[in-house]
Amino acid sequence: MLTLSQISRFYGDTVALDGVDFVVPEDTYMSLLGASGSGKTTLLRLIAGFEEPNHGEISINSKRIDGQAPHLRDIGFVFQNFALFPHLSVAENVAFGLRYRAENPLSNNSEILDRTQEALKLVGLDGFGHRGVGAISGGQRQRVALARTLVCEPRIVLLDEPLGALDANLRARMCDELRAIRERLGVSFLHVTGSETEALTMGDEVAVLANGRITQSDAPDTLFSQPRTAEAARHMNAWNTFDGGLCGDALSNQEIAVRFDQMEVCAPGTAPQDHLSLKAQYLTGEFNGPTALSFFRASDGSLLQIIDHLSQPRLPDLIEGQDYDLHFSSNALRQFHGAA
Ligand SMILES: Nc1ncnc2c1ncn2[C@@H]1O[C@H](COP(=O)(O)OP(=O)(O)OP(=O)(O)O)[C@@H](O)[C@H]1O
Repeated sequence: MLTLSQISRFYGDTVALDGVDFVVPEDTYMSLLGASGSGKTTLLRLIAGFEEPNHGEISINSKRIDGQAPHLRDIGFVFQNFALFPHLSVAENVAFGLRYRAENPLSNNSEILDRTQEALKLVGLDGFGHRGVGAISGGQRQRVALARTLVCEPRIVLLDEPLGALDANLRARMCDELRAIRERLGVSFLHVTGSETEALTMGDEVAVLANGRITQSDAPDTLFSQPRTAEAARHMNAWNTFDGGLCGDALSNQEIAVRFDQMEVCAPGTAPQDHLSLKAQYLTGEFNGPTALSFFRASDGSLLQIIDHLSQPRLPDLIEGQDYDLHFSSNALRQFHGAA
């Protein structure tokens, strides 16, 4: 189990991480979701030992690892751009770590060959060892990078936006493969991404990094349907977050959230009595095939969305620039402390 306690990292006046508390349990696929610049890469670099925190402790199974040199931490790192050696073959790239690691390097060629073959087999690249890394596809390069990390049998594998360099089809396939490989190995993976879909698809658990802290860490379905903070709700890209005062005084000074699919629209003054409602101007619609999105602007400038699944169309024809009432049941509401 990897534990981070009160980790902070500053760069001059920039606070990249501000008291991060975070646990990656054993044998878990953990997603770390955060916007660009939220400190995801910094967090991985601190865990790997490429940088040290200004404050806080990092430990594995209760043993401190902060302050230890990276090669003594037993942590694998898969870089976003894969960082393969272009002049070496696939097998030589994978074997490199075994041959040249600082602790316990291997020199027995047949053992190196066996372990390299085993790692290539694990990632589905049996028979590709002799190829140059320039003569394989992007997805295969990704797998070489993974094999090169796994061959050294790390205690935990850190993956920095591992699917970012792949096209959409390949990304979907690699998602399945990464999960399957991790399950076979029983090692924890910490997968950093800016995509909520990727984080929710991949993770047994998903942690959200916002404002330099972990704002929530939960199972994907819990995080998606019960965000505990407005930041977590915003990261799901399925919730409208806005000032409760827009719905009347009872909710003023509270930030509230309502899911896109749990809000409805009607002509002004016709919202059901038992629903909460607010006024908003219709901006535009977006048709995405199975779903249609409608965008509104509330009186304080907040942008709100309603999603309509075309199997059950329920939206009336809306006129751009016209005011409507948006309404929802109080059961659909999540309330957070503090003003929006
Ligand atoms: N070496 C550095 N010197 C100064 N500021 C830095 C340094 N590294 C990171 N930062 C700052 O720290 C913050 C977090 O950066 P980081 O790269 O960890 O974010 P990220 O979430 O990985 O972003 P992205 O998804 O865009 O890669 C940013 O504001 C960044 O500008």
